[in-house]
Amino acid sequence: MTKPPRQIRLNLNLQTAGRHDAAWKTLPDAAGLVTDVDYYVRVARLAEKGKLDGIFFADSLGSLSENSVRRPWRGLDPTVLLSAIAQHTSAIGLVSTVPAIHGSPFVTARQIASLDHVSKGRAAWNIITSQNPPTLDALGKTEALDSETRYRKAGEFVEIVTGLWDSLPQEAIVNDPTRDLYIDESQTRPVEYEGEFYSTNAVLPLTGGHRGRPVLFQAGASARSREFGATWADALFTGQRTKQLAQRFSADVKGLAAQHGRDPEKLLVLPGLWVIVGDTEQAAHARKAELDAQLDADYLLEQLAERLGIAASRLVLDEELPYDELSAPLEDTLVARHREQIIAEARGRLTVRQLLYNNLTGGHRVLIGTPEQIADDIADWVDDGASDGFNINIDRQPDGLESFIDGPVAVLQNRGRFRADYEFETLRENLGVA
Ligand SMILES: Cc1cc2nc3c(=O)[nH]c(=O)nc-3n(C[C@H](O)[C@H](O)[C@H](O)COP(=O)(O)O)c2cc1C
Repeated sequence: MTKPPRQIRLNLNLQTAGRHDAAWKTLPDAAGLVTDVDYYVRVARLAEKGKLDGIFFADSLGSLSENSVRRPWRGLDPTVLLSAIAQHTSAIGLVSTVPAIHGSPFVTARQIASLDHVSKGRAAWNIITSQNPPTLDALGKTEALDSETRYRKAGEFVEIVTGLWDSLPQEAIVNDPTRDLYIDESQTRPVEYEGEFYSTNAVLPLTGGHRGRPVLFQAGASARSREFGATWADALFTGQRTKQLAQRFSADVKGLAAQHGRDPEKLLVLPGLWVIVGDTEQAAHARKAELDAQLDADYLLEQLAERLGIAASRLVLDEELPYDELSAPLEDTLVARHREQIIAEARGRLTVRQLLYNNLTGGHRVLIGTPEQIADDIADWVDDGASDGFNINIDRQPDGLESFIDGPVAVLQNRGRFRADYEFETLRENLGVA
């Protein structure tokens, strides 16, 4: 018997006005957008109409960044916002980004478990380990940790959070009015933890989730990050700009998961993908060109140079990248990976000018085309072991999201590659990582 084709996983990576840096400029008034809960609820309901797996909110814990002064960016605490969205949706997953090296594991355990309860099993925690200057400044920290120390610290954080989620098992809630006994403490599993960075002695005063633990996502780029993700995560959010690099990444992390005794099928790889949909290829390109025309090309050139780790003066607009100057080793793993991905995508194909409009600031692959072309590409990556699906970025919401749902999603549904309806109550079950 032949195996049915793999089901594709699709999240919406919900950004303020959308992934395109100029999207907000085309709105009548974006002044209140960052804090407009009604807008986010509207977009979330639309994503649920398309039966997407989850809504994913990236987040930056920190002071104003370059991004947030140049356009409406992040603002609302994602866990609070998702709790509001939970009340207006019934099936879609809710993925909140919270750091694992700042703050308190106890507070995070309670927050995410609370989101899981108020959403009846739809919460996920996206674990991040960033320590960029706006974060360090805001938190009054002067020094960044080296990679090894950072992941040791994050490992302690996650161990405590997951331990706390298991600390009050359902069976410990004996609920016995005749004995004035609600919780039988002998059945709890207190977390007594004395680590290098964190310590706690606690039982979480609520069960760790509506039906089992919330889902764990993780976002990182380095080899150390892959090891960490393969240990802890159910799904990895990653930037992969070519199929070949994505295949390598997937094989690597799934291999690591197997080494840890895990089922590699239960570690999902979900690269970011920015889609621009049109009825014809020409219409899709025209839509993008219209938005691109409102971008600041000088700024983008600086961004490209930064991502490549060279001076902007070394880049010539209508020529290819100076590849011979791009081979020196780089210390910063994120820049090194950006450089590797940009080179793999651009060599022999794109000039510097073309690269500028290729989602530099978001880092994710751009796919422009008709519903069929986009559906084909998505299925092709999944069939060829490059990913299990995608974290979808939309150029501008809500109209770009409508086109994605009515277009590529509908095509994939018709082909039996994407759900026609939610099958289960919890995100963990719907994602196939139960
Ligand atoms: C696809 C992707 C998404 C990320 N999303 C966020 C985010 O929303 N907020 C954040 O502060 N850091 C984010 N990060 C940063 C990572 O958590 C991490 O700090 C960074 O990749 C550096 O760690 P590494 O060198 O181990 O990869 C993201 C990284 C990747 C690769």
